Amino acid sequence: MTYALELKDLRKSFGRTEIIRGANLAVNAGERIAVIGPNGAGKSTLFNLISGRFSPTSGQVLLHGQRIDGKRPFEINRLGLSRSFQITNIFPKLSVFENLRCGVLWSLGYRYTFFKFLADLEDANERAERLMEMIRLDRKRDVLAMNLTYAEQRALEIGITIGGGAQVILLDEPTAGMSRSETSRFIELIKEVTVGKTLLTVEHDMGVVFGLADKIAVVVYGEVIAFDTPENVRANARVQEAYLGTHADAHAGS
Ligand SMILES: Nc1ncnc2c1ncn2[C@@H]1O[C@H](COP(=O)(O)OP(=O)(O)OP(=O)(O)O)[C@@H](O)[C@H]1O
Repeated sequence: MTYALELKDLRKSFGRTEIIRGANLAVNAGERIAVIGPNGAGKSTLFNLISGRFSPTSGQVLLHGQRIDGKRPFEINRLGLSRSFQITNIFPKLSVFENLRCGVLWSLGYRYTFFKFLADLEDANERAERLMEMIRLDRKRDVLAMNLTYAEQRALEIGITIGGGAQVILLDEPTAGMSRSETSRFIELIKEVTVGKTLLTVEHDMGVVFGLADKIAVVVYGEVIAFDTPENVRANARVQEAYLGTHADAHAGS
């Protein structure tokens, strides 16, 4: 069985400190995964290892069965894995449409001749139009990105991230900084635009986690201590003890 994404005994040390300590994870194609865990557990480091920002000290990362550990971010991107911030530095002075078109064109790569570029451009225009409808920014087509609301900018980011056609999408806290109502609308949007794709999010907001994820990966101290459905994770005694219990208490007290 080939997984969309697989981590095998992944380890990463910074200096003498081992931060990722033998992480294992096997994600089926089409699953939506939320990666949760206490501050400093290693969630961002895991994303950095998957997306190629860091090379692992040892272990493997496989994308559709192919090893990608040690490859550069743009190579991994070309192989079909896209991380939200990797290519989604929104261009503030470009319009919504132009931003999306840039995302699509970027993903096509520029090893092409000028004539190939022109042909691609038409293709890219169509894809950008479709994306714009999907992220519901078609009425803002010609608005400069800097004049969008924060939630709209995040939607634009998602549009650019999925614009390249990657099958595996990594999102870092997609709803951070949004209001409650923006958040619930945004979860629906993410669900819609990632249908059929494999999605991993790092998330702190439990509302988002339970609203979005088919499965939850709990990272504690550089290991994936649980990987299961939301119901089973919630009921898992080890998770309760290591994370959710204290997390819930912290929120109740705040
Ligand atoms: N480039 C680096 N050099 C040295 N230490 C690092 C580096 N990146 C991360 N770390 C350390 O690794 C540990 C895990 O950090 P990481 O950001 O992955 O945790 P996290 O689970 O994403 O935390 P948070 O939920 O607070 O974002 C931390 O102790 C951090 O200081």
